[in-house]
Amino acid sequence: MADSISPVIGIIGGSGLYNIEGLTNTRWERIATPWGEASDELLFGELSGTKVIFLPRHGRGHKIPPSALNYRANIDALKRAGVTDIISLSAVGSLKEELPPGHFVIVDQFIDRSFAREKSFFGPGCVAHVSMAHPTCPRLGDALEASAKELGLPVTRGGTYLVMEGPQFSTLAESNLYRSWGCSVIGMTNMPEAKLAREAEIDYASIAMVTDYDCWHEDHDAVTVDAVVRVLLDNAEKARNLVKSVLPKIGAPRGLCPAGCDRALEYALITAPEARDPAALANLDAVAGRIL
Ligand SMILES: CSC[C@H]1O[C@H](OP(=O)(O)O)[C@H](O)[C@@H]1O
Ligand SMILES: Nc1ncnc2[nH]cnc12
Repeated sequence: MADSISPVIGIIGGSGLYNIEGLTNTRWERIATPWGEASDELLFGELSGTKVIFLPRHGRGHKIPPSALNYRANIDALKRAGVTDIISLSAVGSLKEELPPGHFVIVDQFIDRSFAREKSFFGPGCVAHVSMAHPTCPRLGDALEASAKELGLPVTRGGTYLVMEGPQFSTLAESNLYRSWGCSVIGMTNMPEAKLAREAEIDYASIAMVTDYDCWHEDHDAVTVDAVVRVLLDNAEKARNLVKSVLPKIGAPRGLCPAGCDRALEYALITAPEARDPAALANLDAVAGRIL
């Protein structure tokens, strides 16, 4: 693996973030993948000399619900397009008093309660187990924290994102259960996105932008889409500024990721070379081509 990496930054835009302004040399291009269709075409562009590739997670116009997203196609398409680092932007509900609507959380842990999604690029014919102990990249987290502070955004470094299946919001009993587990925020999309980014050896960071107090807070109404959208527009503007500010910090040529995010597959494959299924391997050309 080359020791000098010229970063290509993938931005995954969540609810309310269907485009990214200020890029130059832009083009929307559909990338075919062995896993089916990504949510939309990818927007290729540049910002302050850094290559950026944007994907609206739910497609332009927000057409795809969390359970129907083709997470594998999204991550494969970004990998195929050359992405080395992903900044994932998401709307979330808050599970803590001190994280009010408008607050940003640089997530560092997840609890994955989703159950109706394809969660791995690997399977019969080519089995792999990557580490998810530390699912986000501290190097990207450092840069995001510095930028958020420079911009004066209300930000918390670290927090656990509970991934629910949805599309319905949680019951009060569920919301209180997740609070008792110490979770910070709740959303429907960061898993299996983060798992697949790890399998694809792409450094991953998640900014969770609080839109509501879910349904547990006695002084706030239970979450509705209407309430989420009202806060979302303001959050989206702050998120665009954050992206503009962070790109110069993470866009310069760099060495390998100190946390090893970009080498996650090095010790993960367990299927003996002679037992590997050629059809399974063919699908892994982008994700695992480096080690196969
Ligand atoms: C519109 S509220 C529920 C919706 O918003 C979040 O999506 P994303 O993570 O893409 O911003 C949440 O996970 C739900 O999908
Ligand atoms: N309360 C909530 N639960 C799940 N996903 C959300 N996205 C935004 N708010 C949410």
